[in-house]
Amino acid sequence: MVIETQELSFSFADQLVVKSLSLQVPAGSIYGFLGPNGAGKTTTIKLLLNLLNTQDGSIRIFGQDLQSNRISIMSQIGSLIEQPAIYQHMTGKENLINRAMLLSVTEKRVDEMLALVQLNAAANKKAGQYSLGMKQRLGIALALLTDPKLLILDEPTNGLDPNGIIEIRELLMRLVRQHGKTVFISSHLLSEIERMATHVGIINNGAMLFQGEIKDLESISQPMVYIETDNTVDAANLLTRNSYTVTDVFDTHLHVPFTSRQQIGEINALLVQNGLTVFSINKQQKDLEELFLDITKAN
Ligand SMILES: Nc1ncnc2c1ncn2[C@@H]1O[C@H](COP(=O)(O)OP(=O)(O)OP(=O)(O)O)[C@@H](O)[C@H]1O
Repeated sequence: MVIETQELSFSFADQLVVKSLSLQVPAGSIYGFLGPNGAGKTTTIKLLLNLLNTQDGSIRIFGQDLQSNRISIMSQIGSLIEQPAIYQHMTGKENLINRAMLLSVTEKRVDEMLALVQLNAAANKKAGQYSLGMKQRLGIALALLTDPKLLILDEPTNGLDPNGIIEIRELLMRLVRQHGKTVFISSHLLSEIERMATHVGIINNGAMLFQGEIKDLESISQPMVYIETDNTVDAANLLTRNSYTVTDVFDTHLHVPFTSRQQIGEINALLVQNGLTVFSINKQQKDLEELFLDITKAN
């Protein structure tokens, strides 16, 4: 595990905002850390970055205890928390060169980072004139200067337009697939990260509601066969007589729990052979956003 916390808890005065959190972030993953506003994501990230002191529980990063190995661990993490620290009056490239000098990183690396985040064409434009998405990419380039193994990003897609979100998504996927990084990214919108995350942790009120691979999150919601037919009552009776479970019957359509593609073909044949008209039949799965709302509401 690249990040592993055990029973991590944190309070601001008497408000417990992180509750016994046990994060498991595997190497090479894009871990989506999800929760509504105020769930405790930023506080958790500040604990991981040692910007807040751990009160209860423990944090291991790269297999080492954070408290006793702060400097070596932090030197291998790139982060973006809240707004990136960018000098607006300098160009994107000047911002990178300035930081590179402070960190004793070569100028060659600056050019590589500009290419990686696709800001070469805008390298000599003032950062103050960049779009929000360009600023976020510059922030990621700054975080990557030292070639860290782990990137921790707090809501980097917040406020971006759909194109900006796609650019960040493609960049992060490239970093993981081609450059072997691990990315920990928070968001309050599942839809913004579901297409890039390999793993997710969902928190609400500081406590973990779900953690696992994104495919396991999908499997929590039972997919349905949606059947649109001319007589849903007759169709439901026919299916029940043939040992299918019908979960919902509406005027225009009915639902049967999905088991296989083969089953869809069999249901279709059965209905048609018995004189019913099937207008459409397909597998439907709850959208992850609805699932996220269900999980957070239930808790
Ligand atoms: N410095 C602070 N002092 C007191 N309370 C704080 C402080 N920072 C955060 N909190 C409280 O801790 C709780 C968790 O906040 P946090 O910023 O970690 O949530 P978040 O999930 O990152 O939310 P958002 O998506 O809105 O950034 C909130 O109730 C917040 O008001």
